[in-house]
Amino acid sequence: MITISALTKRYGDFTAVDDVSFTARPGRVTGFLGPNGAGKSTTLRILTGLAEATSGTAEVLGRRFADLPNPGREVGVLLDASAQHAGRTGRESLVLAQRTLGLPAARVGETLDRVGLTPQEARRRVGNYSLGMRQRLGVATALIGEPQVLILDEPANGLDPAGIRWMRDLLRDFADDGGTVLLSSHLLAEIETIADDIVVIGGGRVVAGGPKSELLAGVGTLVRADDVAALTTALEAAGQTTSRTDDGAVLTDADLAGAGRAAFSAGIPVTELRAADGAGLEETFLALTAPTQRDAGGAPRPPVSPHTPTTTGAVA
Ligand SMILES: Nc1ncnc2c1ncn2[C@@H]1O[C@H](COP(=O)(O)OP(=O)(O)OP(=O)(O)O)[C@@H](O)[C@H]1O
Repeated sequence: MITISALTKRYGDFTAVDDVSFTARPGRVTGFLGPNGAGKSTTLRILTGLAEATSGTAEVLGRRFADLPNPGREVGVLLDASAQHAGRTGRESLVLAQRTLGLPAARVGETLDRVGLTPQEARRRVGNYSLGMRQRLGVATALIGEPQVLILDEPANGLDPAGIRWMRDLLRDFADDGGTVLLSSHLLAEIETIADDIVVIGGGRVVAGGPKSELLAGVGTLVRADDVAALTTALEAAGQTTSRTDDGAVLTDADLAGAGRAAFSAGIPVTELRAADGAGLEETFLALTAPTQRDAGGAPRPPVSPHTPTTTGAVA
């Protein structure tokens, strides 16, 4: 269990993390999602004892990280895969972790297997690793102590699609065994693939949070028609809020029946009608975090179904 309560971090006049609260629970993979500079890394650094909070608390297994009796055995952490010692081989890096934590020597080979690094790759220097291989080694270092909690900053960075699937399966198995996983990403697609619960952060504040299934269900309906302008007019005349996807479909905050009825009443032939799912979530994510997006590509569209920012930010 990870519990963040009213966490605030100021650097001078600048507030990097602003009253952030959420919970990551055992048995669940919690995605911490936000654009560059949103405050994810700062939150994770405080959670893992690398930075001091200005106010509020961040606890793992009911304690501040610094107060954990044996943090390496309780919490696996991967904050920066590129920070690993370039001159050591992958195996040497793991052996170091194994000895530091007082683990049996056999754990090194088992863990390398678990993250899909071959013995040959493990004999190569980390400086010659691809980013994806460093991520695997970083995950191995996090896992070797068989912790109950994993905290990973952008772990899918540099992984190819097969690597992302591997990561998803590994984290799924870890959570299914009762573990708690908190992973950050600025990429919605990664979080959407891997997480059960999602906490969205923008400008240092939690702007949405909850089970992924609820966030996906709450994003309305996607409707497509040849006459997009007429369709938009019909949906809006029925009191619906709409926005346009990049490929010309219309997103509405209405449910399937409401959207279908409005189009039918206006005599507009619909070529596609379905739950908005990822397309809607993408729009919502961009809109919720718009003030902090560096490259918004023009004014972001409003969310089709804004999620009420949670006052506690708790993942229900
Ligand atoms: N030591 C520091 N001094 C001043 N400002 C800082 C410091 N560390 C972080 N910040 C600022 O705090 C904000 C949040 O940064 P943070 O690294 O937590 O964002 P992030 O969500 O992890 O972004 P990214 O996805 O780019 O890693 C940024 O505006 C950053 O410039």
